Amino acid sequence: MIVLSGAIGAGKSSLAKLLSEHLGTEAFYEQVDNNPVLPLFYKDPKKYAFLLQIYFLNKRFESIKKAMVQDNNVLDRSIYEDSLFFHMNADMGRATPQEVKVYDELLDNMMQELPYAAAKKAPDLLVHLDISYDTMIHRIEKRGRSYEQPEQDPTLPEYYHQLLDRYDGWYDDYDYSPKMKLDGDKYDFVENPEDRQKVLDMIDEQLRQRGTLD
Ligand SMILES: Nc1ncnc2c1ncn2[C@@H]1O[C@H](COP(=O)(O)OP(=O)(O)OP(=O)(O)O)[C@@H](O)[C@H]1O
Ligand SMILES: Nc1nc(=O)c2ncn([C@H]3C[C@H](O)[C@@H](CO)O3)c2[nH]1
Repeated sequence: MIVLSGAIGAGKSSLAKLLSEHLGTEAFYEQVDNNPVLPLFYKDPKKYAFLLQIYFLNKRFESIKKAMVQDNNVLDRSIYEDSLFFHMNADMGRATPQEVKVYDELLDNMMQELPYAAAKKAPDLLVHLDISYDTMIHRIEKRGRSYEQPEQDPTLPEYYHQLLDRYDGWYDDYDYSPKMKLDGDKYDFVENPEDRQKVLDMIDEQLRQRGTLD
């Protein structure tokens, strides 16, 4: 299982599609446009942060169980990032310490239930898409989900800055599996075929080194 990571608009869904088509495997996407809680969360984060987190945790767990049956299936966000989001929101006062405790214990408990073989407790490879604040905003505007637009809510730019800051530390500390970082500002794998090939080659190389690609 290959897991992608990165902030909002980093290009995870786009890369998940490309990569799974390239490898002939299946992609599993985060529940966004059909997620009934996400717009509620952006409107009233304090009220809905915990519910949204449980929603994502449940869906993510379902995806992981399906994705892990075959080498090189692609997941468009890791379960570890859900926790990053929630702890950041909790630190902003949008969840109580008791909610955090329940979430952390539930996550731990669920992870122990994943029927991985001992050697497969984690992804085969984490591919992290690193983007700058300017790229993030540009992509959020390009994609156009209304509740994510900075002009909808003056607190969103600060939220996005904090998220990117946390992601830097998170990637450095991540040690559940082999990992690689791609410069998401530099490689336009959506529009530019040469960039696309370069990105796929870099990932193939890592997969060969890990023995999941011939
Ligand atoms: N490398 C790239 N170069 C140019 N445009 C890109 C790139 N990656 C993504 N985009 C564009 O940015 C927007 C967001 O991309 P995408 O939905 O793949 O991001 P994501 O990481 O899955 O976001 P989210 O976490 O919010 O679901 C889309 O409009 C996509 O076409
Ligand atoms: N609060 C919160 N917790 C999460 O675990 C989480 N995962 C994703 N998201 C938000 C970011 C994008 O708007 C949108 C798509 O990634 O969903 C989250 N928000």
